[in-house]
Amino acid sequence: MTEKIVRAHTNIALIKYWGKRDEALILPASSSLSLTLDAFYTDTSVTFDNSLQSDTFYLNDRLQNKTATEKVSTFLNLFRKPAGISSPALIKSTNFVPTAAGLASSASGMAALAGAANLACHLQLTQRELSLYARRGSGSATRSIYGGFVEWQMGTCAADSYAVPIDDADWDIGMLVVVVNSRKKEMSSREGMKNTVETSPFYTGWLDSTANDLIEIKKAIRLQDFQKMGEITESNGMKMHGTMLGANPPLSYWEPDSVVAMQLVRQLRQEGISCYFTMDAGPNVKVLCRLTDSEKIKARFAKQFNPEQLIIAKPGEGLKVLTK
Ligand SMILES: O=C(O)C[C@@](O)(CF)CCOP(=O)(O)OP(=O)(O)O
Repeated sequence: MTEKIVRAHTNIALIKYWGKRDEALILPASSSLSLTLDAFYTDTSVTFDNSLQSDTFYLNDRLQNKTATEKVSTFLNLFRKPAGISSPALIKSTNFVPTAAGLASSASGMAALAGAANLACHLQLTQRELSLYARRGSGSATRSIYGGFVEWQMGTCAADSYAVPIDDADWDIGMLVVVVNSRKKEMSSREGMKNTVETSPFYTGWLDSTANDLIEIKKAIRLQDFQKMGEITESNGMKMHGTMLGANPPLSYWEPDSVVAMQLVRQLRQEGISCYFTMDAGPNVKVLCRLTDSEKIKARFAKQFNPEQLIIAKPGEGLKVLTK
């Protein structure tokens, strides 16, 4: 029997999701906008099998422990219930993303799992419904259903908080990902944003500011105004990190090489190369640039970083079914 594998690409937010208004339903406190990348993705298959004792989850060919499997089981139950299925499942997932290194591997992971569960349960969900389901796995996964630039609309309730495609980003857009380190980060995004929402005096200012950033960046994308889009991206990311510095205890994901990378971006801009940085819940730095400039920028970074730390990504596509 041909095994159906679902591929989902990770995405990097230009307007950040940082904070929930509902933890259980993973409803965000603000809307966000991201770029789906081609270079990082997760392939996942789900097969129901009554000969299994219980859900069996392999990640990168390694059998996962009870905690990780329970998280997947809970998510799968969202699909089993409407499908009237109670059988255990074999879940096989392969991450082509440095896992939990601030490269939002949960985005591609949960989106691919949603797609694979949809196939296994024969639910024939629409992309919008897939986005609603993926959100229940991880907020950033909401956006990986689509390619290019994608907006996750915060919505008013669980039924209308989903992503919509904005633009296919095929106008000389690229991203250089600088992997400062790919170790598992100490504080997950989920914990980091919860602590920030609950304790940072800067959080309300962030919410007012990011709503306006989203409006402005969509105008810039519509006009293909790369500089404006980059300026808003860099500013929005720094404001997110600013909220963390005001949390109790203060939180920072930055490492010395993160600052080296940011300084180099500023230097390149002074030299006339249009590029802007953004960071997530990890030390890695993502450089938004023209695709036609990406090799030149990578060469400059290669003077201070190892080549394997530097990955050029093009805009990626949305959820895709592969047949092995
Ligand atoms: O991607 C962004 O908008 C910004 C971040 O990457 C961090 F900078 C947040 C990702 O949060 P996620 O892992 O999706 O959290 P969950 O909903 O608690 O699983």
